[in-house]
Amino acid sequence: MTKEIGQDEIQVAARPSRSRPVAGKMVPASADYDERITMRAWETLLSGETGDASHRFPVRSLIHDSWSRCAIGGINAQQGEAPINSGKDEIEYLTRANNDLLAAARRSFATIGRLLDGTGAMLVLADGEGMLIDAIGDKKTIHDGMDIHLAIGGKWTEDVVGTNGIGTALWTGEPVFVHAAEHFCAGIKSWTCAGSPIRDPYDGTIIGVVDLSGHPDIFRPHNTALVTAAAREIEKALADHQNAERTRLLEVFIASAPHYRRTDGLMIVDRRGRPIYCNNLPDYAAGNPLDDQLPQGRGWRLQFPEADTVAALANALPQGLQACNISPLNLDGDLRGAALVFPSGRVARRTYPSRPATPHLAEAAAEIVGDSEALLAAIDVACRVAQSKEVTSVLIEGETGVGKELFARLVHAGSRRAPSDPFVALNCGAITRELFGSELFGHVAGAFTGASREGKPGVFELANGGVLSLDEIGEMPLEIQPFLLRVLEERVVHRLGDSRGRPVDVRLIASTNRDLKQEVAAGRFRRDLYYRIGTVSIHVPPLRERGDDWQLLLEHFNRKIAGRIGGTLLEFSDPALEALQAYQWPGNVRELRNLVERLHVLSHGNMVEATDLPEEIASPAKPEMPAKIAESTAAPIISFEDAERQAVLCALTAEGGNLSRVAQRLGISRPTLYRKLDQFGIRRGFV
Ligand SMILES: Nc1ncnc2c1ncn2[C@@H]1O[C@H](COP(=O)(O)OP(=O)(O)OP(=O)(O)O)[C@@H](O)[C@H]1O
Repeated sequence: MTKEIGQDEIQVAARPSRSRPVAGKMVPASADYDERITMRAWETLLSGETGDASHRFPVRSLIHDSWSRCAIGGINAQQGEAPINSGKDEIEYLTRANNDLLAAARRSFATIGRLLDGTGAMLVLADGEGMLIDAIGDKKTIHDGMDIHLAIGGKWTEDVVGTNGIGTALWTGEPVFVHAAEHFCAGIKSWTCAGSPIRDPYDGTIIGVVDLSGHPDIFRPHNTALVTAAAREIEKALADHQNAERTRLLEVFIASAPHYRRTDGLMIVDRRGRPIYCNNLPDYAAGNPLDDQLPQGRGWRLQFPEADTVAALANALPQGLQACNISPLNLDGDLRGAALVFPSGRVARRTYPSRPATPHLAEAAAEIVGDSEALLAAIDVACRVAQSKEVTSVLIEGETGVGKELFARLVHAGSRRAPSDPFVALNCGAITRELFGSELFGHVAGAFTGASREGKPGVFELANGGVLSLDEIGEMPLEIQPFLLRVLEERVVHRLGDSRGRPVDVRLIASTNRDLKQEVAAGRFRRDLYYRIGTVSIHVPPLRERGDDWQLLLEHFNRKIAGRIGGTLLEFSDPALEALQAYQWPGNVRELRNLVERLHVLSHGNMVEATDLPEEIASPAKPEMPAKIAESTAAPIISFEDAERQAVLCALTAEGGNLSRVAQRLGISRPTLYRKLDQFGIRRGFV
């Protein structure tokens, strides 16, 4: 397409000052080219007296169009050379960034380069930005090329140095030659060049140009064919390299994929985040918000993070794909790709009643596995609470091991105003009565025997501007509760022994596995405090109310633990699955996780039979038969409390007093264990 060029759109150029004398006699190059006519057309263009440019420029339309672009773009026609940045850092950067292209061109350049010595021609390689990254050929020509910065680090796009073999090939996407006076800038008119674009075999985008340059007398009509052949050879080498890399990445994945099943979806992406292998990707229903996250065509890319840790990679996953497992793939010690596994089943398909608005919130919500209605409703409330500025305290209720801590983290994730906002957690079940006040509110020097000499801030002060999580709030001694209420009401904290109040701006997340209403009724928890912290509450349902969530969790822990210990995935026989389904899970998710952990460590093969399961799961007591059991066994009937006490003592003996393992074995948290020890009068010294 031609465009009329106005006077004000061009820079007036005098005769080139730095140009070499253009070869007097034209090489019989092209019937369209005449040296004098071309120069006159160029001068006319620069003078602005073009009239109807398309008729009065006796130059090829390719050249005419390019000159028009140059004039409109304000390229200085007197320019004598291309810009260059040949600093060490820049060259290092270019070499690293174009590693694959340089490697693919190596063979062609070595072969052709050698043959060019003494011919007056040089072969150059430019990247997709027009930056020269390699040059080879006739020594004198390479030396002369430096005058115009036709050297590594030189930038040869049309928009900086006008019409030329590299820049114009990049612009048009076609093989081109630009001969002598056809160059736009005066300083380059003593050169001839033929350039051909190199396309990425992956998606056809132009990633470079191979160009043959020299003084005008090297012009031959077939120069363009030569560079085009070289470009094709480079593309072929690139394709071979990409295929080999794809195979190697797949091999690395297969060798390190214990948590992958044939029915899972799999996507392997290369170092640029481009999918190079996709299989069995989930076929999400139309309208599912995940639809737009999956590669529809070749344009989809994963934004690779700078760091190559699994956590950084997981963070790079777009919202909605958080539930897939991502792992880095290294070749020769370098991060060269990643594998995204979409677990078969429903884990990845979760939809929320209200979608988490921020990536932090979505990430924290994705940590909570399960898609039962009861669980999703709880997540929904948590997301709303997290995003509401009005709610200053929230109570998370639920039995032991249901995942209250994950919900606390979810609320915190949504509450964050800045990344540096503090999150301070205190487990009320793990603090002695005497230290409670000091832990919560801090103290001044000498406030009590054993107080630190400098004084100490409490958790309220430490959490100022952020979130304070008080776990097991039901364990808080009655006498401390009015002070907590006062801080929440007045938003001012007094350190023990200090009359000075310190303002605090804290969001409180309290959690409990007790029924606080009952605790209030029993006089163990203050009613006014309950109403203060329990206005907004999140009820985390126990596993028995979550339908098939146990299956998703079983799968989730199976993969997670297999990945962590480098083992293979466990398979479960039908009778084993039936037993797991029938079981009531008193310790909830924690108990389920501990079971999977134990099976991974203790199972002989990877098939879990019902007989591999603990006795209470494999053959649970049938509720309708207690009388018969009582008859058939001589065991005396004992109270629940005694049974619990016995269970704790047995576990202590079995685990040699290791409290973490005892808590795990009993399916309760450590604070709950401490409480039980206190309740049953078992001295901690016992352990
Ligand atoms: N929905 C879930 N998805 C994935 N992991 C879970 C889920 N729920 C719980 N877990 C895991 O189970 C374990 C117990 O959960 P958590 O500590 O949050 O329970 P809790 O309700 O706070 O228990 P407690 O009342 O005993 O303190 C943790 O390892 C947690 O990561």
